[in-house]
Amino acid sequence: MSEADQDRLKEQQRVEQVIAEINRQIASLQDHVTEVSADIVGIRKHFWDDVTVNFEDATEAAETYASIKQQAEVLSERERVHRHAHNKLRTLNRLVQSPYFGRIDFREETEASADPIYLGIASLLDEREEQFLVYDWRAPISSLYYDYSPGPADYETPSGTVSGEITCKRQYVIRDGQLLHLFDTGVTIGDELLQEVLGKQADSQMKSIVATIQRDQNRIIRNEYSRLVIVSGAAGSGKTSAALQRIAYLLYRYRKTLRAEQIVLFSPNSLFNSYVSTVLPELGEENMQQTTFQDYAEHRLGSTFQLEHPLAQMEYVLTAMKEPGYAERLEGIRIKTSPRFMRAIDDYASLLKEDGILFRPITFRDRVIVSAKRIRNHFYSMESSISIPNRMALLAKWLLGELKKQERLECSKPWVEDELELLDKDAFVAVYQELRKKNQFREDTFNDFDREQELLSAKIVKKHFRPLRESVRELQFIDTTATYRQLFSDSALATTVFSVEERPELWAEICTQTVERLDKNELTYEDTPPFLYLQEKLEGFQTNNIVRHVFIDEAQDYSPFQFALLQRLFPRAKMTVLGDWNQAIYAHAYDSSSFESVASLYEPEQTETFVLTKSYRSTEPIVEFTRQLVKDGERIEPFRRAGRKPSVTITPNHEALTEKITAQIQKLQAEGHQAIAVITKTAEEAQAAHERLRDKLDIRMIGTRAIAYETGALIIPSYLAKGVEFDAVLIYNASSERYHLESERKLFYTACTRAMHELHLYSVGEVSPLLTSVSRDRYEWFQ
Ligand SMILES: Nc1ncnc2c1ncn2[C@@H]1O[C@H](COP(=O)(O)OP(=O)(O)OP(=O)(O)O)[C@@H](O)[C@H]1O
Repeated sequence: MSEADQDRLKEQQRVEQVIAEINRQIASLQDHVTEVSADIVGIRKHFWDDVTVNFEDATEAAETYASIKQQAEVLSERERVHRHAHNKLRTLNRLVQSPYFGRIDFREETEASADPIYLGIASLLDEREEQFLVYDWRAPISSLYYDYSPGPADYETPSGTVSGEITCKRQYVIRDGQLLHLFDTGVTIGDELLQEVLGKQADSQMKSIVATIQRDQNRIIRNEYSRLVIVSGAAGSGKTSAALQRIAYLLYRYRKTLRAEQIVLFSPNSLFNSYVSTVLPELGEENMQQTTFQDYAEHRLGSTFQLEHPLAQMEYVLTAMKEPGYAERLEGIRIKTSPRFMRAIDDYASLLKEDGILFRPITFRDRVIVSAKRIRNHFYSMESSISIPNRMALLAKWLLGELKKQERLECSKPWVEDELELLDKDAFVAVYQELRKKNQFREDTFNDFDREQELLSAKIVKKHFRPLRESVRELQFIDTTATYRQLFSDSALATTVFSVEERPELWAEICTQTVERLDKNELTYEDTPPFLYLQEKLEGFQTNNIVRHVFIDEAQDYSPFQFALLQRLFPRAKMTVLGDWNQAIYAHAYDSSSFESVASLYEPEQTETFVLTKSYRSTEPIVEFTRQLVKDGERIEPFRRAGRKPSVTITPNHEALTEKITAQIQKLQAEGHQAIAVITKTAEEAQAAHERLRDKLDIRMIGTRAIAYETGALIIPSYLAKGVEFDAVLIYNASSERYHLESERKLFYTACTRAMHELHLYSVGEVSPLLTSVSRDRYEWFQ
């Protein structure tokens, strides 16, 4: 037997030994779980048997309470043990399939020989709980595996740096208890293993990359000290993967203090939320909170406005070129999402300190009881050095006092008497008893009647004033909509907040459009963040002090306003911001190319920036094609994975296009590909494509309301395919008619980079001029 065979045999034997130990632990834990379950059922069933219930006097009641408490404590302790055992069992059941994926032999400086360290998704101790059979991939020592090739190496522990030497580094593929492959690896973690992982079929859910995390990704995952981590990375470079692994890492590293609900991930849309939702549970961790900026905006403004959805804005930008007012709207989007407009709102807020905030009057039964003018005067009578939100709080206090005065005056009004007559007997009895209790009845029955009436009237008025008090506490007397609208309706204001040379082009038209929308109670997607920003400037920032980590994926699509809002919303959180400027598909992001706006919110020494240039998703020929579509694309490095060259097929008309696409999908399916996406530019085009293709094939359409990706053949608009991937991508119509603007380049690039194994472009007539930047030898051409 060769040395290699002997080695492999030894490794297989170790796998078997570890699996036997896992099975032993599973069996023993299962017995334990059964026992504890029986205890819990027993305690629940006989809960009251051991409790003596007696409420006759205070002492008995206290004893009853103590015995219930004691029983409840026993129950909750058993439940806790059960939960813990159940979680451990789940982990062991995962480990038994594939107990570990890597090994390093590390010799500490002070030791004579090296110890093997095996890495898996969780730690496993031997029977006597003395030795680690498997180390959790997040343990300090495990970082050696990701950071070093054989040779000198060190790692950080809470008590300092440990130095030594790695004498062997190995990777395993173990499935269902069988050692399938074994590789000794060098500098990067196993190209072989990566080849195997990346060569697989796409899934409707994202997978964890724990066994093949690369060194530069590991630095992002394990960053602990920066307040702001910025990750700028090419399409398919593992930004989302690194973010999710980082969450798993943080949950492990701070397991005593950090809970999953203290981490929030902002995703581009709800579809993406479902796509990434299984990664953490697969690693044995609970999921973080997932949300979108739109969810937050709906929560804050949904009851005031009809909010435009970002996808609706996107569809408008891509389809409404011929509608009147299109150019003005586009310019409006550009301005309202710019750093310049944020400064304008800041300047406007400064002016509002002295004058200009608009208020709503407080009305009761169609009568103004505190006029807007009085509210305004009171507000501006306060010291202007006090911040606006603090003055608003004082104003609310004053208004509550005013309401109290009004309440008293109201008691003698005829409407109160009318309501008194309609009251039922129970209300009178209740007031009678209340007065008796207070000992306020005297001999004089005439007076008694008056007092009863007085108290009842006060109660009636108080009840009617309750919503008013509530609205004052919620600061509804501030008319933020009118104050925001004023910025667009008062032409003198624009002169104050924008200098002449800075005055945006088409400003007058933008103002007309904005005012029209606001008057219809509609808030466009581009107006939502500045509106929220102004609202916070007037009311004070709402803060969430529970969340400790905020992750923003696809961050290139966020405007400076959004970053500023999120930073203030989560003042105690560290931020991880991930994005790719080449995929900045929203109209507002066309001009930007860096994360300056978010970086400016933190001190430079609190910020660390990482750049990922290697693209793992697509085959080498696909990356070589897609990277030529964008500026600076030569910096994107493909991972060496072979595959077919992308193809471009020109068809004379839509019938021929349908035929070609149908044939291609059938061919791809016959070759075993599952996730095949026909990517259209817009939802409108997706609809048309679906109508043409659905009679020929089993193909589904993913619309803006879809909540989960499915495998199989599907049609999807480009902007919904963001962040996800497919085995094969067919670009529905890459013609010059569909993609001809420079502003569409990023959308086109985003669509093409969704392909893992195959990319095919189709065009009805002349192909898009965007393709001229790609060398002719990078794709096959069919006509
Ligand atoms: N270290 C790795 N090991 C194995 N697979 C990896 C690794 N890094 C990335 N991948 C794979 O590459 C693909 C792209 O990863 P991911 O979606 O995280 O990239 P991204 O940078 O967020 O992409 P995009 O910006 O295009 O949405 C995924 O299939 C992911 O599993």
